[in-house]
Amino acid sequence: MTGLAARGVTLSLGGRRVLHEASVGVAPGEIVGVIGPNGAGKSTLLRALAGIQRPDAGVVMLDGRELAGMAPGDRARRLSFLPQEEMPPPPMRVEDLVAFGRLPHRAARDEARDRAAVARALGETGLLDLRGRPGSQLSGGERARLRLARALAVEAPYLLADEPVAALDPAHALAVMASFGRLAEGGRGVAVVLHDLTLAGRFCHRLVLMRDGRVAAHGRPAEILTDAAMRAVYGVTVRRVGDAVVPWSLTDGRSEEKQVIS
Ligand SMILES: Nc1ncnc2c1ncn2[C@@H]1O[C@H](COP(=O)(O)OP(=O)(O)OP(=O)(O)O)[C@@H](O)[C@H]1O
Repeated sequence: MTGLAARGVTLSLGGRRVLHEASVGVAPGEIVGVIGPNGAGKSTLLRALAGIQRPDAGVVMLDGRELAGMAPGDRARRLSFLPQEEMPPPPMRVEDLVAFGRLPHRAARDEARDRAAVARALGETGLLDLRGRPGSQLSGGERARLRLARALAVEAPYLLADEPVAALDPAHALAVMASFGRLAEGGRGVAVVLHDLTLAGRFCHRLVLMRDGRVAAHGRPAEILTDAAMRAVYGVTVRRVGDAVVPWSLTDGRSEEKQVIS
């Protein structure tokens, strides 16, 4: 069976259970958005799907095979993972840092293909003009695009991206989501953690709503981004501008917290 799927994944970190029987799938050709409040388990779910964190119970299946049984090199060519945070980049040229994304393919010794993949990734992330700059000199948003470019350069069938647009300005955020759309059109599967509900609703084919380490709901964006779900899971009311869902105010239950913050 093609696709990347977590089935009943339960996982504890530091003695705390942070994922409870989570079942989530990404099929070739679709973008699955993972949404939910801070600490809900989104990153942990993505790391489990990437094979970085091994479940205590349940399995992750990749195109019909158990991920845990795959050779690391094989897995690295099939799955590309973009972490939420990383150390600042070293003072190497941007294009050389992006080329690290080709490491899983080094045995193929196909330099022309590697160069083309790096050029495509730089183009998709708007980094062509910055390709000769040291990575250590980039701004926060430029570094985020560099990390994404390295993940794109792998050209893996599945991309798992943890908050790839959190640091980006609106134009770059839209460009990144559009590039995910092109990946999906080309038959790749994309799972992306997002806090921006408007982007999630607009670009994702399906949404997985996490809450307290569980999958609270999954389905088409219109089924998930309901007033009731946003109120129950985030404690916010929303307004709608066309198809866009805009978090508007804290619900009554959160007003105390709001006062503490302000
Ligand atoms: N190494 C760890 N040890 C113990 N608890 C951890 C560890 N890493 C994460 N957690 C906890 O696991 C829970 C889920 O964390 P996770 O990073 O998956 O959440 P998230 O939904 O991605 O949050 P955010 O939106 O803030 O990035 C949180 O309560 C977090 O405090």
